[in-house]
Amino acid sequence: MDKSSGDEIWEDSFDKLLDPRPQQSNLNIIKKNVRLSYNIDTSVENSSHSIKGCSPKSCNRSVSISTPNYNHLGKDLFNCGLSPINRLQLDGFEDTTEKCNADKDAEPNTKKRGLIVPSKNQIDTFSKFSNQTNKVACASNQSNKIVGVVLKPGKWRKSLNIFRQTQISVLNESKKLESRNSVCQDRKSIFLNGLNKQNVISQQDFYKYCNQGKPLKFNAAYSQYKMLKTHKIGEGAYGEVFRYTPNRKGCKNDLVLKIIPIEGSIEVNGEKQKNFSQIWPEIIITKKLSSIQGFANIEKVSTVKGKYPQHFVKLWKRYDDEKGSENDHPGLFGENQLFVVLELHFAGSDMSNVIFLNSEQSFYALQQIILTLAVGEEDYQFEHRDLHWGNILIKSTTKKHICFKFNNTDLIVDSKGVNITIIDYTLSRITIDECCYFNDLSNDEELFQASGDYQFDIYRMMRNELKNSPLVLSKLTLNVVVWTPKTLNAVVAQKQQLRQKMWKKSEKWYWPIAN
Ligand SMILES: Nc1ncnc2c1ncn2[C@@H]1O[C@H](COP(=O)(O)OP(=O)(O)OP(=O)(O)O)[C@@H](O)[C@H]1O
Repeated sequence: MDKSSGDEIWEDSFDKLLDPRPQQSNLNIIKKNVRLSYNIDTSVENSSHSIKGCSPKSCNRSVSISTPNYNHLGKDLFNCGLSPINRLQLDGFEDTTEKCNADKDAEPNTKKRGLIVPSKNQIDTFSKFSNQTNKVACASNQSNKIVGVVLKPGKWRKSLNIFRQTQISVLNESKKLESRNSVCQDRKSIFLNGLNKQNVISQQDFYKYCNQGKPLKFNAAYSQYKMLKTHKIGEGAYGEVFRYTPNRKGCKNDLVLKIIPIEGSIEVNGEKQKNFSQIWPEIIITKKLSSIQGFANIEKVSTVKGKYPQHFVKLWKRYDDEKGSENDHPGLFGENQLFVVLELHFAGSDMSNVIFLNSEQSFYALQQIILTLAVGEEDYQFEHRDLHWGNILIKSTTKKHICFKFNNTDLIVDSKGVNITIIDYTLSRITIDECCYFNDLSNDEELFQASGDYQFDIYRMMRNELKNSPLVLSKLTLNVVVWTPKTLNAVVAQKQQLRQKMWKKSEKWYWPIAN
């Protein structure tokens, strides 16, 4: 690729996706936050800065900018243009300006993160949909313009639960009960090996996998004396996440505990608790991907039993006071409650809370995301299937390079001071030794009902394209990257800035996935 190829070599599929969507471009908030270049050099050896959202340090300005160099990646290594599915579906996708305006109007009415309080019309529509889930499926096959609940991009499941808990009950308590449609109730975990389907895993098998004979005592296994500087850092629909420094020698990394209640009869955060079989794919996927650069690094998985320890309850309350929790108070769990605890390496802040120092840094973060997915797909036919920016964590690093191994080839990418990690494999699938682990999403109506961001249209597009068949979902090797307009626009905007700066500097630089 050389200079004489002209401007069009900078065009990639991302640009083309945005061209017909001026409304979505206008929605872009990050674009405004992207710094105009004052050329912070993010080469690690020169930098004494950090990204916002990780560990704040003072920013140094430098007059130089280092040049991305892709020679070592080899441009023919991947054959990965955008999947025909995206192309096909996006061409027929219609924008709804009304939807955008509705979002804008509704936003100030809510304090809850992620939730845009819908209009009465939308609530009625949602209630109707919830009661007639089959009709929703039909409707979504005919058109992409379903308006269920209007949500902000990112973690949609919890927002939907809050919506159910608050809005519907205000309008019509009986409707709420009727429309209750728990994901766990409906979504099956499937481990598919050739023609044998085995959908159940026994408690004993699960304990064996955790190297345990029976569940450990929660309070003893995670007593506060084993953990330093513990605090709650996040929450999901299925669990609480705490960060701590292990009180043992030789442990360099801060760890996080993802604590997920299972097998109990009480609903938590508006969801039925998962059972061992339902959580199994997530555990297998996390363990298997743990050794691949860019995926969450797991230390241990264990099963514990008992009341929520008091020190965690206190930290939960502190988080609730400071940030407001959307989850139920953990005091609700009794003596017999079981929990699965994932011990993971701390991997930073999610992308929605990070402002990149400059376009170059975001570019390299995207490179890491792409390579991580490429390796996961190549090694295990991995599909994330819910890759919004809340599921990409970013941490500052002093390493100059990040190394990937794709098909026995070493790929070295400049870090520019950031290390990315892809998390949350609740909807993912993986194939290990010809056994495919995944959740059957075809029954998960809620996943396909939300609107308010392009992210939610993607779920419907994928389902339409795959004819809602769990089997096809298990066989196709597609990595669905949910690039929301905001993420997409940010990348394009940052790339354009980079392009203006970089063009004169290098004849070799190009956007690698445009091939
Ligand atoms: N390894 C990690 N390092 C740092 N933070 C993490 C890590 N894993 C999870 N988190 C934080 O905890 C939050 C919840 O984690 P996660 O998305 O895995 O939970 P979940 O219950 O599966 O979520 P969902 O509601 O999408 O199903 C994340 O958004 C992130 O902020």
